[in-house]
Amino acid sequence: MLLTVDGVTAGYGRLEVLHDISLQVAEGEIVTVLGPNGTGKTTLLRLLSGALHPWSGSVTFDGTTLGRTVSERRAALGLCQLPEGRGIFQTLTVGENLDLGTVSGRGSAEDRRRDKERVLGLFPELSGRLDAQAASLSGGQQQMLALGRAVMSRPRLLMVDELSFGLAPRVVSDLFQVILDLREGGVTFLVVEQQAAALRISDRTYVLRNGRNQLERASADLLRSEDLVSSYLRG
Ligand SMILES: Nc1ncnc2c1ncn2[C@@H]1O[C@H](COP(=O)(O)OP(=O)(O)OP(=O)(O)O)[C@@H](O)[C@H]1O
Repeated sequence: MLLTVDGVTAGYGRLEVLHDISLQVAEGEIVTVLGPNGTGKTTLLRLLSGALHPWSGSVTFDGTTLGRTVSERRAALGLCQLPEGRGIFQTLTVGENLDLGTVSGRGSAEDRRRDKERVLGLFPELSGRLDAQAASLSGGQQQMLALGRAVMSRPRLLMVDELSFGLAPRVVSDLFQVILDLREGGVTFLVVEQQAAALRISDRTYVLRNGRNQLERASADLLRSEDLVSSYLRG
């Protein structure tokens, strides 16, 4: 397994938000974590990226138990997160934002040049706007830039929080296609969503409810039982 979360309990102050959560992600998989508002999905990602630490249980990435490993070290190991709220620098250009993705990145200068070419190939809409200010991009283009920048840091497992939030269905489909292309290129994904759209591209899905594991299924099976999914997502 590339990522194993084993019986993790965690929260803020005295508030326990995640109760005995377990999940696994194999190399090359796209795994979705679905759950209604406030169920602890973002808290789980904070825990995986190192912003929060487990009270009990363990997180293992590629054989390394992470414990209190800081975010920068996790990113260097290849466990990366697309920042909440897209996290791009509005006043910098598209090209500058992409270059920043390599700051914590791995590989040689030549690798990074090739990564940038590959990212621009994935996002033709960005390649024509390298000198444009990030603030001038549409919401969908900003999400593409955030994804492109994350790819520049050569993730092995990329965690994505609410990729589809506030975007038109066509834009979401384009972004999902890029995720599928990146998976072909060897990136593993953990996609956290409040909506069932991500089931279309993922292999397996964990449903969380009130900070607990509720269900784990092949995404294709869940897609066939829409009633079940919508009953869980109502909260
Ligand atoms: N920094 C914080 N301090 C205290 N409590 C928090 C903090 N962040 C989140 N919580 C609480 O933890 C619980 C889970 O929140 P979390 O944001 O992880 O849920 P979520 O499933 O990601 O929901 P959403 O989809 O709305 O982001 C909520 O009850 C929330 O109020």
